[in-house]
Amino acid sequence: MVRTKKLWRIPKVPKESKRAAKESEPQIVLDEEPPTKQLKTEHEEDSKLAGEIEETETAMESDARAAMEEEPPEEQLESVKEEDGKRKNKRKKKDAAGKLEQRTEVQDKVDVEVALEFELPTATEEEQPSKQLNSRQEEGGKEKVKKKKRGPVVEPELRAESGEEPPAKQVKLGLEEDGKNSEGISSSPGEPRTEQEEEGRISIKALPSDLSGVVSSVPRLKTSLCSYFRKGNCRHGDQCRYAHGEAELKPRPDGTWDPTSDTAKSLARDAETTNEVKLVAPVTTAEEADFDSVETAIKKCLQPVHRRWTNQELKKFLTESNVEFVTCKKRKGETTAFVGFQDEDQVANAKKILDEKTFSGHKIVVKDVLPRAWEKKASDEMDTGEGVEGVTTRVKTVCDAVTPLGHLSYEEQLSRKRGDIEQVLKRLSRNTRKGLGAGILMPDWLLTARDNGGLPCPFEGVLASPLVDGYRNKCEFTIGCAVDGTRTVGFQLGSFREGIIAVAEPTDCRNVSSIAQSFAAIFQKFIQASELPVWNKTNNRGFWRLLIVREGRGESSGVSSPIMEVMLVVQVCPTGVDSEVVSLEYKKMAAHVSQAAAAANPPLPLTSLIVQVHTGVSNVAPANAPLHALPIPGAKKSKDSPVNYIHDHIGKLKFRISPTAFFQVNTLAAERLYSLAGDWAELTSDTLLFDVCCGTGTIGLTLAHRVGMVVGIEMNESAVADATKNAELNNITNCRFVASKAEDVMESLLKEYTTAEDGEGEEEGDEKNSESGTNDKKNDRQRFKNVVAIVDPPRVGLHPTVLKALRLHTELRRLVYISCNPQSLLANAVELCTPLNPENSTEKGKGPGAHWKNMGGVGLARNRLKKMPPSTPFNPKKAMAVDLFPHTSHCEMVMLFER
Ligand SMILES: C[S@@+](CC[C@H](N)C(=O)[O-])C[C@H]1O[C@@H](n2cnc3c(N)ncnc32)[C@H](O)[C@@H]1O
Repeated sequence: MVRTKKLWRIPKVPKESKRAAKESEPQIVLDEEPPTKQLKTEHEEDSKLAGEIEETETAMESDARAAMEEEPPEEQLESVKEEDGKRKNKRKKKDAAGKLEQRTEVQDKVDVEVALEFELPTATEEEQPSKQLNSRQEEGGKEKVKKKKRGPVVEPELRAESGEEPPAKQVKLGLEEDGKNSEGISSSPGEPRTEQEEEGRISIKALPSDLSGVVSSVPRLKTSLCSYFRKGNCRHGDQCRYAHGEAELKPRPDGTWDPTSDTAKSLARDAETTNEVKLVAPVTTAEEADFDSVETAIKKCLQPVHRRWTNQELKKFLTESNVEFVTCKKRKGETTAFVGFQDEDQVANAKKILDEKTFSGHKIVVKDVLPRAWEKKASDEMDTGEGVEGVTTRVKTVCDAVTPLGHLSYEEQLSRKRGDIEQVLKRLSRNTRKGLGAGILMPDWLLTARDNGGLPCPFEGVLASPLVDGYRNKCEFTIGCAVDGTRTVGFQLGSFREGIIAVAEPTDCRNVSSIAQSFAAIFQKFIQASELPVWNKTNNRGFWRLLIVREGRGESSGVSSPIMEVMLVVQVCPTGVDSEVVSLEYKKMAAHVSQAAAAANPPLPLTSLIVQVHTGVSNVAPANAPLHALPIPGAKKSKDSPVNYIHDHIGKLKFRISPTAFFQVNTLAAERLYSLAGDWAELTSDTLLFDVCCGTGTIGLTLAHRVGMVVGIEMNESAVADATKNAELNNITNCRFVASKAEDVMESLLKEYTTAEDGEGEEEGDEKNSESGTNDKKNDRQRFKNVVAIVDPPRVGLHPTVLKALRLHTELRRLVYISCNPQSLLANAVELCTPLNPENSTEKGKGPGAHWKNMGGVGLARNRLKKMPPSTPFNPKKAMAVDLFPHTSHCEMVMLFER
C-alpha cells in the first residue's frame, strides 16, 4: 500500500521550490561546513545512501534544478536558438548543442570557482541555484566580492564563540528566502540552530555587498543554550549568540525547545504524565529502540563511516576514540551512523575528537538529523496552533497514511499530479541529454524540448477518475491493534520502519468503498471475540493477519453499476495452532461474516470467502501461498461452489479474477486508461499487439476487436488462467496468453512474430513456458504489418532484458508504456530513447562494478546503455496520465514512444 522512502535523507541545500516536496521527508543537514571536495563526495554518498540518486528526486527538486542547473541560462538558450536557426543541417546543430553544453560547463566552472573562494560547499548539485544567482548577478563585481570574502575557514561553532561573522555562503544559505529558514541548514527540533539560521530573515536579493553590516543588524533569537556559559567561562557576555540561561532562551520556529533546557525536559515529563499518545511500536532492533527511546539524547549523525561496519564496530570505534555517547545505530551497507548524545557537551567533545579523524581521506563530520516526515508534520501542526505546544506528539492519522491528498479539492489534487508528472517528463529530457555519449547527435525531440520548457513531448494532462470517493475495488486491511491496544481491522498508521504498527479503522478514508468499510467492521467484531491472537509484527506471532476485500461490478453502466460480487480473502498464520481449533475458527468466521452481511441494510453481497495461509515474516504472501475456499453458509449452491474468484466488468467485457491476480483497483478509471492506450497504439486489423504484463488479459482483451492478434505475457499463472477464461467468456478468439516472466520470452516471441519464418523461431523459451490461447497454431504464424507493444509492468518497471528486446527489435515501431511509478518509467524511457554511439558494437561494455547497489534506476539504465548494441532509439511522442488513485499522490502515466 503506502510505501515510505528511506527514513533518513541527506543534506539538501536550500531551495524554496524543494521545500514543499521535501516536507514529507526527513533530512540530515550540515552542522558544519566540510571542505568543498569532501562535500561533493558526501553528496554522492548521501544520495546513494538515501537510495535517491537523481531519478528519485522529487518533482519539485527537479523543477528547480531544471530551471537553475541543467537548462542553460536564458540568454544562452536564446543565442543557441538563433545559431540553430542559422544552421542548415544536423551536423551544425550538433556543434551548436556541443557549444551550449561547453558553455554551460564553463559557466559551472566559474561558479564553482566563486564557491571555492567563498569556502562554499557548492560542489553539490542542490546548491546550484544560489550559485547561479551569484554568478549571474555578481558577474561584474565578482572579483571585488571574492577579495572581501577570502579568509581562513572557521568552523561555525568556533565562529559563534569567537564572535566572528560567518562566511558569505553561510549567510546566503541562511538568508536564501524571505522570512524562512533554508531547509538545507535548518536544524531539527531538539537541535541547536546555527547563528545564521536564526538570523535568516532577509532575502539574498536585498543583500548589499557588505553583508556583515546587514547580518549584525538583524535581531537574534537565542534558541540554544550556551554551553560555555553553563561552565561559567563564556567570554562574549551580552554579545554571545547563545542563550545565557533559561530566561534568555526562546523556542525555535518549529515550536520546540533546546532539548538540554529545563523547559524541554519539563515538557517531555508533562507529556509522559498526561499519557501522551504513543503510536510508536517496539522497534526492530535494540539499537533502534535505544536510539528512539532515550528522551534526552541529542541525535546526530556521523558521515562518512565505514560502509561495512556493524553497529558493534561503530560502538567500538567511538569507545576507543573516547567519544562519549548514549547510544548509536548503524546499518551495515550505509556510510551514515546515528549517534545519540546526552547533552551539548558530549556533542562538542565528539566533534572535537572526530575532527581529527579521517576516513578514506574524509573528515568524519557530525551532522544534524532532521525529523522524519510525520514528526515534522506534527510539529508543523503545533506551529499552526493545531497541536499541543511544545509536545512532539508523533500522531499520524489514518488519512495521513492512506489518503494524504484527501484534504485537497479534487481539482487541486489533479493540478498537483499534473505538476509532478511534468517534472518527471522534464527529467527524461535532462537525463537523456546527460547520457549522450561524445559525438552523438542530439535527437530532434531533445532539441525541441528546450523550446518546450524541457518537456520531451507534449503532455496532455491528467484524466480525472469517474468516481472520486470509494473507488477502490480492492482493499487490504491489516489486522492488528489500535493505539489503545484494541484489536482493529484497518490501515497501519505508518510503516514498520518508522516504528509504527498501530492500526486505525478505515472509516475516514475517502478511497475505501462503503462495502469494504462494512466488511472491515464486521470482521473486526469477529476477531475481537476470537480466542486466536492477532498478528504481532514485532515478534512475528499471531494468527489473524490480513483481510482483503475485493469487489466486482455488474455489467458496466458507469458510476452507477452496482457491486454484485464480493470476495473476502483472510490471511492467517496457523503455525502452532491445533488444526481442529483452526477449522472450528474458520466455520465460526464464515457463519459470523455471512450472517452479518445478510443482516446489513442493504444486505452486502458476499460470493467468495477464502483463507490464505502465510507463515512468513514479510507482509506479502508468496504467489504460491496455499488458498482454501470456504463454503459460505446460506449461499446458493452451484457446481463450482465454494467459489474462488469474482467477476468484474470493463466496458461490456466480463473478467474473472482469481484471489492473487492483479486487477486495477479503480475499474472505471482503468476503462479510460485502456481505451487511451488503445487509441495511442493506432491499432488496425493488421496489428499484432503485445500485451506485456497482461494480468487477467484486460488490455489485450479490451482491444482485441481492434487488432489482428494479441499476445499477452504474464508471470502469474492464475492470472493467465483467468485471461484465457476471460477470452472464452467474451468469445474472443484472436488472443494468445503466455504464462512466463516477460524477460524469459520477450525476445523469442518478438523473433517468432517478426523475423522467423513459419515454424522457426520457437526457442527454448516456448518449451519451458506454458501458454494457452485461442489462436495457437505454431506452424501457422500469421505475419502482421504493424507490431505494437503495450507494456504495463509492476512498480519496478520492465526487466532490462525486456527493454533490450524491445529496443533491438526495430520492427516494433510503436510502444505504449503504462506506468504506476514515474521513477521506473523514467529509467526505462532513458534506456529506450537514448541514442547510442554507433561504435557500441561489442556487448562488453563496462559494468557498474561494485557500485551497482548504490545506483538508482537511471544510473543503472545509463550503465546498461554502454553495453547495448547500436539500435534505433525510440522517441517520446506524447504523454498523459489517468488518475486511478484520487486522494493519494499516485496516478497512472501513459506514454507513447515511436521510432
Ligand atoms: C501493473 S500489473 C498490470 C496488469 C494488467 N495489465 C492490468 O492492467 O490488469 C503488472 C502485472 O505484471 C505482472 N508481472 C510482474 N512481473 C512480471 C514479469 N517479470 N513478467 C511478466 N509479468 C510480470 C504482475 O503479475 C501483474 O499482473
